[in-house]
Amino acid sequence: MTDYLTLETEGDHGPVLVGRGLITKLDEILPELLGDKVEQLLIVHQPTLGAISEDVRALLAPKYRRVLMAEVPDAESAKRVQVAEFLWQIMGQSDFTRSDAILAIGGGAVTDLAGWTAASWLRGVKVVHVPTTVLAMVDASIGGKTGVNTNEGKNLVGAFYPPAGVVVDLDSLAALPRNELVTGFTEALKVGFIHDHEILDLIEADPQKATDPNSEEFRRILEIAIRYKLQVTSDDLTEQGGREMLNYGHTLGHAIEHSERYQWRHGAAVAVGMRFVAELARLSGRLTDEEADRHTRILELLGLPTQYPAGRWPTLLSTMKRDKKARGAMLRFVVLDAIGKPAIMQAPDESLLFAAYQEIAS
Ligand SMILES: NC(=O)c1ccc[n+]([C@@H]2O[C@H](COP(=O)([O-])OP(=O)(O)OC[C@H]3O[C@@H](n4cnc5c(N)ncnc54)[C@H](O)[C@@H]3O)[C@@H](O)[C@H]2O)c1
Ligand SMILES: O=C(O)C(=O)C[C@@H](O)[C@H](O)[C@H](O)COP(=O)(O)O
Ligand SMILES: [Zn+2]
Repeated sequence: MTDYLTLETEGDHGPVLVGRGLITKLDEILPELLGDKVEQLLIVHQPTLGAISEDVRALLAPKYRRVLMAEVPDAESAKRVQVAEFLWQIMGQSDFTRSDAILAIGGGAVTDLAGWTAASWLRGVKVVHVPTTVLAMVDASIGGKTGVNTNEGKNLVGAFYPPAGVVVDLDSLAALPRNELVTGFTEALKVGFIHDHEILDLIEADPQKATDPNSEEFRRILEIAIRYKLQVTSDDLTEQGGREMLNYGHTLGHAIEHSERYQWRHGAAVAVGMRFVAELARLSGRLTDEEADRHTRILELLGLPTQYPAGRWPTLLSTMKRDKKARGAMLRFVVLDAIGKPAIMQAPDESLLFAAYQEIAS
């Protein structure tokens, strides 16, 4: 078998395998993750992953009674209840039972959709994720947050539903467009800010190497981020405490995505969101100027956005009120007390929020 790293955890979450060439070994890996009871498999994939998914289907066909394929719309347009309904229909018409399973191949939009479809079908069938974007590898495929958007906002419907396993094949990044790679990298950068400055140091030392999927630095960053996500979500699957810290930059980030009708990449919106909370922390005396400026500097080094139009504030503020961390009318933000020390800021004054927004407004 190809050389790979297996990260195990306690609880319902399956192992995370990280390596190269793993997709071509799914006929050996999948039965180990799913057990030998599975008869039917539904492969859910994005249009861009059509050829890879067809190869996977051919590889797995001798192992299962039936391997079904479902291509879903690209990117965020997959995260709609109507697309889950399309998958429910395929499963219903195939007599898909609790001994059958879903295999998701693609970015975070697909793992979120397929994860929720698995959680909801018959109240739960097994799911294995094969993430093919940096974002999905370090974040979306791990930890069991699944869901879809509604007209009112991002990820408003979903479930906590850990996968039976995650197969991270670094070879699958070969054709990922640079913009997807860099914007998805934001979630690894987030881990640098909230948990381990080694990620920040590696980016500052050489941003090109840090974001090159063939470099040692990239692999090291991926491993730190994956281990951290697995640890935090195993300790607090349902976000009663520590897991909230993974939402660093997301309160404003999600509002920007919504305001842009999902034409902005998730990672790009979170990049602006992280700069916003860094300014919030600086203005409230939690972060030093140097620590807040480090956010802007690193985001710029990576070519990520750091600004958003001034006139959008009223809309963003009202959308943020539907953030899952809000309690009643009280907004809550993940901020830093120092690099690696995240905390919750409860009900900040609207004038403070506006002042922080002024710092990032274009
Ligand atoms: N559940 C979680 O914990 C969690 C965490 C972070 C983000 N998310 C969600 O993930 C979504 C964003 O995920 P994403 O950034 O992976 O975007 P995505 O799934 O929309 O994929 C981005 C684009 O890359 C293409 N693509 C995917 N893999 C490719 C490959 N190997 N080669 C070439 N093209 C490829 C896709 O077709 C798509 O056009 C958002 O909806 C976000 O809310 C969820
Ligand atoms: O896993 C988590 O918990 C996260 O918050 C990770 C985020 O990067 C991710 O974007 C998540 O989907 C956000 O979830 P939401 O609960 O804020 O909708
Ligand atoms: Zn995110």
